[in-house]
Amino acid sequence: MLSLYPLQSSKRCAVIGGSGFLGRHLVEKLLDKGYTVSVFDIRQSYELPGVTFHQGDLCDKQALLTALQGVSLVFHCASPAPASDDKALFQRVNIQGTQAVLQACTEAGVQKVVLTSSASVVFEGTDIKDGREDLPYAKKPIDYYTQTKIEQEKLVLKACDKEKGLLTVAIRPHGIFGPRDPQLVPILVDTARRGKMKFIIGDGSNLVDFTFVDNVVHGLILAAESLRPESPICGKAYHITNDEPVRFWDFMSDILVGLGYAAPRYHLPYTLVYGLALLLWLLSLLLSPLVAFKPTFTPMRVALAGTHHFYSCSRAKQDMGYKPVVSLKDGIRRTVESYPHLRHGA
Ligand SMILES: NC(=O)C1=CN([C@@H]2O[C@H](COP(=O)(O)OP(=O)(O)OC[C@H]3O[C@@H](n4cnc5c(N)ncnc54)[C@H](O)[C@@H]3O)[C@@H](O)[C@H]2O)C=CC1
Ligand SMILES: CC(C)=CCC[C@@H](C)[C@H]1CC[C@H]2C3=C(CC[C@]12C)[C@@]1(C)CCC(=O)C[C@@H]1CC3
Repeated sequence: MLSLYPLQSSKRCAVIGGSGFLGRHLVEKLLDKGYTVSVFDIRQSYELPGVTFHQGDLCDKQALLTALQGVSLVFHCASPAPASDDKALFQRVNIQGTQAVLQACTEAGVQKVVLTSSASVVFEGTDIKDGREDLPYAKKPIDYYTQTKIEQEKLVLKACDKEKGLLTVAIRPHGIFGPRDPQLVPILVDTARRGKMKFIIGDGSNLVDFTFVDNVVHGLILAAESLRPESPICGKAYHITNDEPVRFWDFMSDILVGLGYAAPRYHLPYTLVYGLALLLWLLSLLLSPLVAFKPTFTPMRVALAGTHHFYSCSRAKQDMGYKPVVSLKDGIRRTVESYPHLRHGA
């Protein structure tokens, strides 16, 4: 059996989606740790010594095969942005694209695939407290992003085959934040600048996991380095969080106040805001042939802002010795310092 894994100690890897927020942090850490890295992405967003860029669409198996020559470990971190509502794009990239990635990995002799999945694969818009990995996949996923992340994770875990020499694992982070994040802080600041961050949805006591990007990177690399034929992690999913659930509105307020904006103060009932968001969403659907408008308050966002959703990472602690490397407090400080251009008045 071991002869199937002659390159187990090889430090040559590929990061699919390596131009993105998480992907680039992962690439930088891999370089620090002495890996040789190939990035495969539909766009090139930076240059770094020691990194070879391959620009292409992950649905194109031939393009992938070129990038995967001599690679023994693949991190798959590519996805369309969750904010999009383009069902066809999600299906093409997250489902057909992931099938192409798995086929290319098999043909190129890749031995390990580490997928960045999402803890949201079990979230249906209602409370999850200390959720474990054995929770069932969401029957009614909150959006196309989540729906296709579920299919993607199933495909990757099913492909784990010790006999064929391909080992797979899925990491499920939640609410990734940190320097260069194109989503969380920019959306928050944009909402504040438009004067819409005055309200707390619900009583403000709902606990949520936000995960500093370095902790996710740490979890991904630990998974890759623990992935061996005899390891319990083969073909399984693992929550990776900061392991410090925090009140959603305290986290938002810390970032806002850190950047010089006022924290939200006035409470609105959850059901009222959710109902309004549903109404707006229906209106935007009905009026879409005439005017295109995208409401800030989508039902999905209201659910994320007003419910508990935090997850246990005890499986990752037990099976791969995971422990967060940056605390929430330090993560928030480092994030705030990294956005001088988004400060109030800048
Ligand atoms: N940001 C977050 O809070 C969370 C993210 N995730 C997952 O982490 C992964 C990385 O997310 P982020 O870095 O935040 O997103 P990102 O949008 O910054 O990075 C995604 C990268 O994928 C690339 N990409 C998209 N379509 C592609 C295609 N057809 N072919 C090749 N490359 C393509 C993009 O160009 C981009 O560089 C994703 O799989 C996402 O689902 C999971 C949980 C939370
Ligand atoms: C924990 C988790 C899954 C976070 C993901 C990031 C985004 C979904 C959030 C980042 C900023 C959030 C935000 C709102 C909803 C959720 C986010 C987009 C609101 C739009 C919710 C309603 C408001 O009152 C304003 C909020 C702005 C920030």
